[in-house]
Amino acid sequence: MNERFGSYQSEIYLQGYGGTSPAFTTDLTRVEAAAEKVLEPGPFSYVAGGAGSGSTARANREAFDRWRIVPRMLTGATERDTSVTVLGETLPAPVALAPVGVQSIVHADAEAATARAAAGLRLPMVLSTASSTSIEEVAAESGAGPRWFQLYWPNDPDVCGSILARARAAGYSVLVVTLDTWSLGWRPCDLDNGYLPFLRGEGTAVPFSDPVFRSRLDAAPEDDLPMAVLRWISMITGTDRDWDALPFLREHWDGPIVLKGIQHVDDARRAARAGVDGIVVSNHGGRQVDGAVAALDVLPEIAAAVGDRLDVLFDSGVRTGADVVKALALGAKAVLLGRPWVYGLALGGEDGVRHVLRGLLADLDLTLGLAGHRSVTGLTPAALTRAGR
Ligand SMILES: Cc1cc2nc3c(=O)[nH]c(=O)nc-3n(C[C@H](O)[C@H](O)[C@H](O)COP(=O)(O)O)c2cc1C
Ligand SMILES: O=C(O)C(=O)c1ccccc1
Repeated sequence: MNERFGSYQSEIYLQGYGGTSPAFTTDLTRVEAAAEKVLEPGPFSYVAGGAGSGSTARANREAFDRWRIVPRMLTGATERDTSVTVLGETLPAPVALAPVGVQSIVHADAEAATARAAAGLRLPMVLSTASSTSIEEVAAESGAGPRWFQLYWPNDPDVCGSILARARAAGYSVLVVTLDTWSLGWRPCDLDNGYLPFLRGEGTAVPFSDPVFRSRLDAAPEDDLPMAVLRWISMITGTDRDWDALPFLREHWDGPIVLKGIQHVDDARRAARAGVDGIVVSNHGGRQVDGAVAALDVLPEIAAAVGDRLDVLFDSGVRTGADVVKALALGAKAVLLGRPWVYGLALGGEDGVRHVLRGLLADLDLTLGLAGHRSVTGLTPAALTRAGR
């Protein structure tokens, strides 16, 4: 039984009954509105925005609404177990922090604060290649928490190898390779605000602290920022890395490898054939292809096709405990959470991230139990029905 989350739930209720409110809302569908009040328009829109008209970001949420949980009674779910073993690690809950770059644009404590909050709850933080803080500095804040590293895959093998070696040396176990962002999508919000953080040198701490990357430059980033940024962008953009290049990553990584951004069942099968350990079914929170299918809508088919060969993870649109229950029932082993804790970071630094994560975990634990389930591993599509039936 999960003592920590159970007691947090009581703590929240006690606070409520005692007349004190949390620093900001416990409704993770409303935390965006709270963050908008404290952030400048550029950073806020960068985080909140989606590609194009925003139709995929909206579709991600609508897809969750089309599934309903059918609660069962008298199942003995007074005590729940939310733990799960994923990619060889046992986690207290099926939740990880999605890789999010450039966290310094929302809070000065950035990735260090996120790492401390995640580590305190023993949830994996997936550190982005586009971090505003170097790998080693974030690792130093991660304590006993699980460390996963997300790769934007540089086409220079020596630079790639150097970054992976640093991540391994800093204790990162799982490698998450993001495939869907070999160019940023068409994002009118950011274009209209004239706000593209990495063009200002934000989110470049990993390459700029890398000796091999620095050896590729004619002048140090401190002396010629635009040129260094351009060089880095040209390394991680483009789609010349293909399925045949995956063995390179195997050679340079001794832990589990996960491909992020899978949306078609044939790509999932290809990933399974390539022998990777996991995939993240994700459309990058609707930030890449406007009009792309809602991530939840492709999850059942993909989980059915490859779920017995690799670990299927999910992100894009998760906001509540019920959403986690739905994604797990439809075949995900665990979910990644994106924007909500970024808003938490904006609103309260480390405490804000913790508030968001603990709220989600308490909500998940309660929803699971009230729906009649004693563990997250027992969830199947039978826990759900289509809305309107
Ligand atoms: C501000 C921001 C920055 C992001 N940066 C990265 C990144 O560096 N690497 C990556 O793989 N995904 C990145 N993502 C995508 C997330 O990992 C995740 O797929 C997405 O946010 C999930 O959707 P959600 O926000 O609806 O939960 C970013 C998302 C946001 C909102
Ligand atoms: O904005 C994003 O979605 C993203 O993935 C990213 C890519 C490069 C730098 C910062 C964020």
